[in-house]
Amino acid sequence: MSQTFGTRLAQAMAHHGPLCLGIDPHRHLLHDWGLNDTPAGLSTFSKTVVEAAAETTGVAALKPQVALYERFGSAGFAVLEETLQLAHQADILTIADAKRGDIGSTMQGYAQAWLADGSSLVADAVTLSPYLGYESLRPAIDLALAHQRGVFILALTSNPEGASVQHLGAENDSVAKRVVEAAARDNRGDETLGSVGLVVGATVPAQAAALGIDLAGANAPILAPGYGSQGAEAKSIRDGFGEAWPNVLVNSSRGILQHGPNLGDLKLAIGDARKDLIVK
Ligand SMILES: O=c1ccn([C@@H]2O[C@H](COP(=O)(O)O)[C@@H](O)[C@H]2O)c(=O)[nH]1
Repeated sequence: MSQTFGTRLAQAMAHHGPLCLGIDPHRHLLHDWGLNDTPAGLSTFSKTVVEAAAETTGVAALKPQVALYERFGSAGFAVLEETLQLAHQADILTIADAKRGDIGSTMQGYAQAWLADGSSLVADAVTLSPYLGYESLRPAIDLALAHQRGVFILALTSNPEGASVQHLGAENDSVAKRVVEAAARDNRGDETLGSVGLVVGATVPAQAAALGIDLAGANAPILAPGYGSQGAEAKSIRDGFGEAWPNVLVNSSRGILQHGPNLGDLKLAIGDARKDLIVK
């Protein structure tokens, strides 16, 4: 890969729009699709989602939810490896939603798993949790940047419980603000979109403004889950992110996946979400 993750993501978003399709093989979705809640069911489900994304314009990135593969142990990880490879072959960017975070010395292991060339689990980017300290993530950030890959660091998550940690701090100096400022430092100097991304829930962009956080100034791709099933609507997402909106990659998982298993219906749902997000 000759271009940075941020550049590749910006190009994908320019072509496809701001939608990230989450691959979340929940037990209830497998059941609704007429599949067994087994690694074989997981594999059919994941292949269908990648196929739908590959056959339509509208998916800038795919985000497999690692937890929902991990529940099957090594057999689930094998399906995840296969899914990531299929997405790479279809030339679709992947974000492994693993939310990893550890002390620096062991963080290296997670970095190798998700971001090193040759790893069977390698993705274009991985989600990271900074609650052991932003700098504890340095091995993953450095490896991602060295290999033209990216990271998305949790700043303001979409769930209501996140505020109890992320909003803490003195006025105008919250935990979330420190995370965003640290990512901004890592993206400084990038001529296009940076590769150190942030996770800010589509349900909570107004909180960023209330906490005095300059999301646009971070030059970070912003992964925004919460559209659809968690209740965030397109207009409120666009308005809420304001100047940062061009950098926002909006995730929808269940909201689109509930339209399966028919490939045509999934593609229509992707097209509808894309239009909803980009039409003002
Ligand atoms: O703050 C966050 C961070 C990650 N997620 C993940 O995104 C998807 C959302 O799925 P929906 O079905 O569209 O609600 C899921 O994998 C979450 O773990 C998030 O929701 N919020």
